[in-house]
Amino acid sequence: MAAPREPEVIRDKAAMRAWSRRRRAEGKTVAVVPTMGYLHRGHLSLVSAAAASADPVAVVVTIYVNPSQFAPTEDLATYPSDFAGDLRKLASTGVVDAVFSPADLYDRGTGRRAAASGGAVSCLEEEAGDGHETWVRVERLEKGLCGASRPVFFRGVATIVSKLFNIIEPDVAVFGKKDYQQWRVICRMVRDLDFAIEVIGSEIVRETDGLAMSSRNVHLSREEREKALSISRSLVDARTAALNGNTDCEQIKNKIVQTMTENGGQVDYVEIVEQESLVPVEKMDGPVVICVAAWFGKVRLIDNIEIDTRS
Ligand SMILES: Nc1ncnc2c1ncn2[C@@H]1O[C@H](COP(=O)(O)OP(=O)(O)OP(=O)(O)O)[C@@H](O)[C@H]1O
Ligand SMILES: CC(C)(CO)[C@@H](O)C(=O)[O-]
Ligand code: BAL
Repeated sequence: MAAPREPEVIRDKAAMRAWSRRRRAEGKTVAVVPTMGYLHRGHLSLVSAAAASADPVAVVVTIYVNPSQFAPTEDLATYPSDFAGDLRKLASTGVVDAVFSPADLYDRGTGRRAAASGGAVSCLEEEAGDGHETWVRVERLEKGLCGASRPVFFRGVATIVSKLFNIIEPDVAVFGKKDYQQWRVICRMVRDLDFAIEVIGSEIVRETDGLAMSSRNVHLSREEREKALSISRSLVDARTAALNGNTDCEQIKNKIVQTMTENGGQVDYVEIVEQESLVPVEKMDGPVVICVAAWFGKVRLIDNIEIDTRS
């Protein structure tokens, strides 16, 4: 493991761009890990993937809770944060060169709507855009799964990730497969908009009992956390069943819904889709991924498992 090293903290986008360009001029590959902070080992695994992506490499972690991906009814106000703790964790890896954590990346405008909201908008609505009105949409991929219940989510993600890419100008960007649809949306955006960036999808990091690590887990009570283990357990059982020949998606989905519901979860969706296109399938006869989202208490958790019955 590398010796601990304090990353440089950058708040300003012009300074970030200049920093990145200097690293490129030195012959380094710039690798970025976009996050919303409150870091855990899942995030640190993305940092390791970024550090391993090239040599020499300059690793940038972004910490920014992007308001435009939260609908007004969602949890922007209670999203956890611990900037000092995040810096300590990143320093302990010894491989992070810079942390980009701007106060705000949106121009809130000066018009009537901006004044009425005091600039404290959770979701920057299209019609409120006297300061910001350009959005990136990945039109088909953004619609199903999480897109169905989080209507502004992928528009916000694709837009902020584009902004981060334009500011940092990275060669490599690392995303977690825990947010499977997000990773696919970004891959598609990079392809369609000709960003010269290699996107790495990094495997899900789990607690020893199987729960996928997530910043929002901190809001689970002990009891809710115990019940939420039904998510990863039902996914593992589904994979075992599929590898043993039960490839009927309807049956498998029903079983997962039943298991989570019996454990007090309120299921948002359970879908079995092709890994790249995210198109739903009826039989698991190629590379698929089972994606789930469910509420345990006030916390909406997502998880998934990749399955290829041919391998
Ligand atoms: N358990 C995990 N394993 C691998 N990657 C992860 C894991 N959790 C988060 N990531 C990745 O870290 C990046 C930043 O995610 P984010 O900061 O939203 O953390 P999070 O834990 O997913 O938070 P949330 O509770 O909002 O889902 C994303 O690319 C996400 O997929
Ligand atoms: C990619 C991201 C940093 C964009 O705000 C966020 O959606 C996340 O943390 O997964
Ligand atoms: N991990 C994706 C960020 C979000 O849920 O808002």
